[in-house]
Parts: sequence; C-alpha cells; structure tokens
Amino acid sequence: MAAPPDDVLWARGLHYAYDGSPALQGVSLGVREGEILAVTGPRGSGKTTLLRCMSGQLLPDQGEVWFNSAPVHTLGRAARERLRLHRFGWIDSTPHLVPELTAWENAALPLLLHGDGYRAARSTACSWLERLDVGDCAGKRPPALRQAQRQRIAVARALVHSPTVLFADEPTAPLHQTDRAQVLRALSAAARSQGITVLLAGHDFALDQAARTAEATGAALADRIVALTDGRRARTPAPGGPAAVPAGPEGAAACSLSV
Ligand SMILES: Nc1ncnc2c1ncn2[C@@H]1O[C@H](COP(=O)(O)OP(=O)(O)OP(=O)(O)O)[C@@H](O)[C@H]1O
Repeated sequence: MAAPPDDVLWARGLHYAYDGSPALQGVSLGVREGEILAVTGPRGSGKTTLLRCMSGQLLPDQGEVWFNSAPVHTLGRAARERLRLHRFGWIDSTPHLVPELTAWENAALPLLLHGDGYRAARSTACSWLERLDVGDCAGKRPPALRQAQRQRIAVARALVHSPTVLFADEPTAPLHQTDRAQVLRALSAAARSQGITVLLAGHDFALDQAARTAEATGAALADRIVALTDGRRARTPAPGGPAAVPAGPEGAAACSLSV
C-alpha cells in the first residue's frame, strides 16, 4: 500500500504493547510536509510510544509507518538508525548531553557523525546556539549550565543537521514557565524557517499554556492538534472550549486547529 503523497510521515493502525500491556491500540496518523503537529493526552496515553514508533526507535507489533513514501516498519535496525541519524531529529523531555563535551561540541554531534569538517560543524552549531539564546554558553560544559540552557543546547543539536522531521517529546517538561514559552517559540520559529516537519508531544495543559502564549504573540505554535487516550486517537478538544472533532478513520487527522 502506498502512503498518501501529501504526508511526509504516515502511520496506519499502530499497535504496541510493553510485556503484553497495550500502549498503542490502532493509532493512525498522517503528518504533512512542513506541518507542526501537536500530540496531546494525559500521562500514559501513548504519546511517547507513538513518537518512538513513528521515528523508527520501536517497531510496532502491528501496523505500518511510512516516511517519504517508503516503509519504515520493514527496515532493519541499522537502516532505521541511519534514517534517524540523517533525516530525523529528536528532543527528549530531559536534555541528555555528553558532560565531557562543550555546548557547541554537543550541538555539533550530528554533523560530526555525518563526517562534516570540524570548523564547518562548529560554525553551524554556534549559529544554532545563538539562535536559541545560548551563544554565550558555547565553550561551557553541561555541568556548568542551568537545565534551561542544557535543554536549548539539546534543541540546537536536534536541529543542527536540518532534519526532515523533528520529534519533540515534551521538550519543555524540565523548564520553568517563562522558559517553556520561549523554547517552544524558538523551536517552532526555527522549524518553520527551515521547513522542518515537527511532531510535538505534550500534556494538554502545557500545550494550552503554550498556545495562549503563542496567541498573545501572534505566532502559531501548531498547525493541528491530535489527542490520544489509552493508546487510541481521541476527540480533539479546542483550546478554551468544549468543541470536539472526531478522529478520522484513515489517519488523516480530522481536526485542523491553529493555536
Ligand atoms: N518501557 C516501558 N515498559 C513498560 N511499560 C511502559 C514503558 N513505557 C511506557 N509504558 C507504558 O505504556 C503506556 C503508554 O506510555 P507512554 O510513555 O507512551 O505515554 P505518554 O502519553 O507519553 O505518557 P507521559 O506523558 O507520562 O510520558 C503507559 O501505560 C506506560 O506505563
């Protein structure tokens, strides 16, 4: 079966269980090129598992994942790792940086692993650190930095190689309220300027809060929101209101919500 041509990333009927305990129960989802798609839901609803399946970190027990019209779910481990290294970026809820490396070296890691030259990698990494307001931290090592600074460096590392798709799993979870909005704004602005597709997971309240901030600044954070409950697509709440849209059967999210 071929993936829909508009969707850069597409999943159909994903099931995944941890030791027999279901985390995803038939989730379908399509993400269009350049789109910022937010996945919300309460704790344990399957957001992380969905992102891990769609990024090739986990193989679904059932279902399909397609990237650029090519299947991911049938690739072997090495091919999936190459795909993740070259085409995907990942931001976790906690910044896992290499403590022995400086901030710029951490941010440059994807480029250095791709075989880019040291000076070019340094220059690109430093420009991303500047863009994320941590340019003055470039020569410092993670233990000397605050959590918010470390998370911005992790964001720079995820964007430095201009991935086709950025997966951001609760990227602002470790941050204080003011830092949250700033980091989300920087992330979404950077992604939009580069045409990077983003799959962003977060709790409803975090995204609502970010949405209000984005609304106040006039910057659209996400193009669409889809909600998960107990490993299934749920009706998607509109921010600030009870309106809800049922999830579509084929994975094209039925809601289209600018926040
Ligand atoms: N490594 C694991 N081993 C066993 N069960 C797991 C594992 N990871 C997740 N689960 C379970 O799978 C279900 C979905 O978890 P998942 O982390 O995908 O949800 P989530 O929506 O991202 O939650 P959170 O917001 O807390 O991160 C939960 O019931 C969770 O307890």
